[in-house]
Amino acid sequence: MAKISPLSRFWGLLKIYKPEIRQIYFYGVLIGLVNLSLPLGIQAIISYLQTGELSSSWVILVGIVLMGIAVSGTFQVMQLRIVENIQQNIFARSSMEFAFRLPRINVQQLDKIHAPELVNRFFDTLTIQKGLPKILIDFSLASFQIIFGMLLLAIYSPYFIVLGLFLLLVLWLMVKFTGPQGLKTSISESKYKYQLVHWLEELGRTQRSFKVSSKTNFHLRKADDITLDYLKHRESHFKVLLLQFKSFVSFKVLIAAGLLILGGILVYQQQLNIGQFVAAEIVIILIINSVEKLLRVLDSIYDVLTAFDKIGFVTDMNLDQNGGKKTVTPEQASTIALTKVNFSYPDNKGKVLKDLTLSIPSQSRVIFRGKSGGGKSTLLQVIAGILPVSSGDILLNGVPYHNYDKESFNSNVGLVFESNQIFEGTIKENITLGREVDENYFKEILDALEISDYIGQQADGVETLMDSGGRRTPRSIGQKILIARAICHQPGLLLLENPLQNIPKEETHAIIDYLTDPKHNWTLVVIADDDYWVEKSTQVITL
Ligand SMILES: Nc1ncnc2c1ncn2[C@@H]1O[C@H](COP(=O)(O)OP(=O)(O)OP(=O)(O)O)[C@@H](O)[C@H]1O
Repeated sequence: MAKISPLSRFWGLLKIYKPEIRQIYFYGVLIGLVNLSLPLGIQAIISYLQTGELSSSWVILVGIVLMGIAVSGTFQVMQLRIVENIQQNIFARSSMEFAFRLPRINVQQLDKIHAPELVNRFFDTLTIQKGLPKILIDFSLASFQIIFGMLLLAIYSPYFIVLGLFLLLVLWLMVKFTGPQGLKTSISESKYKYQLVHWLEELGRTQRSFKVSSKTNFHLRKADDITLDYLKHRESHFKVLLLQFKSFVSFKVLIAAGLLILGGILVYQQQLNIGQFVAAEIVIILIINSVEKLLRVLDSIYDVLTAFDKIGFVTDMNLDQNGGKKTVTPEQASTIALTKVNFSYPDNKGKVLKDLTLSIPSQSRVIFRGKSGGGKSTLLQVIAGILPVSSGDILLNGVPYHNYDKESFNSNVGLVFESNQIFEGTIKENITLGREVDENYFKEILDALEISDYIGQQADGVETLMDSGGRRTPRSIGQKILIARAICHQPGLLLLENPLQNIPKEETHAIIDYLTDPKHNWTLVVIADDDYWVEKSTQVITL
């Protein structure tokens, strides 16, 4: 897929907020116009003062100037409200987008990426939030101010038009030639920022290991290396900013010199009176300030474009394809058939599954055994529909996997992986994942897995909070909660990877008896080495 440029992403976002942005610009134009009342009013006031009279017209003029300032302020408040709405909306949109996408990202895309690290990119939403008012308000305000200022000056003398156009050309050329480089350096700077955060997170995760071996300073050296890379790239970015700043300073001098000299000549030649000259000076100061504002906004533009690039990395990841329309009847026992299935990991040349043909009848109890690295876990993930086969056929109840509606297919599967899948939430949330579970059945599985007593001892029962990874929960309880999660919706296909590893031996028989009980409709596939599993199984497949 072609990479989308950060600028296109930015335009894409602006499109969503077209009506709001139109309003912001409308107010921007009004503010630009109203702001001209200041120099024009002052010009008129000076003219009145020069006549030596303190007439009521003078009072009216002063009133108009003050009103101009107040009205322009009111418009700015309106702009702020609109931008705030956009900012809030961007945050909500981004949080939903991340929450929607994360579980659906194709696992092969995540093969070499630590998914929690990916989530760090969410913080770039805040960069976009913060940068947006600057870009939408300050940038537009400054641009309108420059344009209107130039137009007003043009009324005083057509020479100002030529000067104005020339200066705009210089400004445009400067941005055109330094802009892309600024974006490039900003993106590489941020790459190392994320690398550093990732390393610090890894340090946090494995804190105890580093605590006992902190003498090697390995953790510091690694952080130092990344920091040095970051600083190197930040320096390159700063150099671009500096170049732009220097060019802008020259530009400012150029504007000031051009406008002042031209103004002076025009007064000298009596084409401008002194009131007009003062007004022109005020407009010139406004223009110079606006140019300064544009310069400051440029840095925010880089930040925002870089943020789009970072977030785009997540939002561009392929999601699971929602294959077909066929649905799986809930609680339907599943028959699985594999014919000449091959599977290899993207950067692993050898085939993990080679021409594998096997059949798993409905309601059977199948055990996968075999040497380490034999492909048991891979096969389980293929059967779960998580890993797509490279070639061959895989059927559920006689229908190819890809013909199923993904959501319906997934809702029929119960899974336990070896990796720790406990998240921060209550025991109940960890078991049900928000699914409606029949109360009697829920109680039955807690009893069968022998976790009722543990839950009963907790102050908040099933509402007791578990921490991330279930750190403070006994490991056997954590594992039982994961088994409860896999069976609480009575799946038709139950896939378990070494589900009883942390459970005391004396408790495992009762759990195996329960899981293999013919009263359950599910087809059970287990990776296990325990002889009792084999005893209770209907089929053993060695890989
Ligand atoms: N994400 C991956 N990318 C590349 N190769 C992988 C990946 N996951 C597993 N492998 C490789 O595929 C082969 C099969 O691994 P798999 O985990 O399926 O075996 P296993 O029988 O479950 O092993 P174990 O009993 O040790 O868990 C191994 O050689 C492993 O190194």
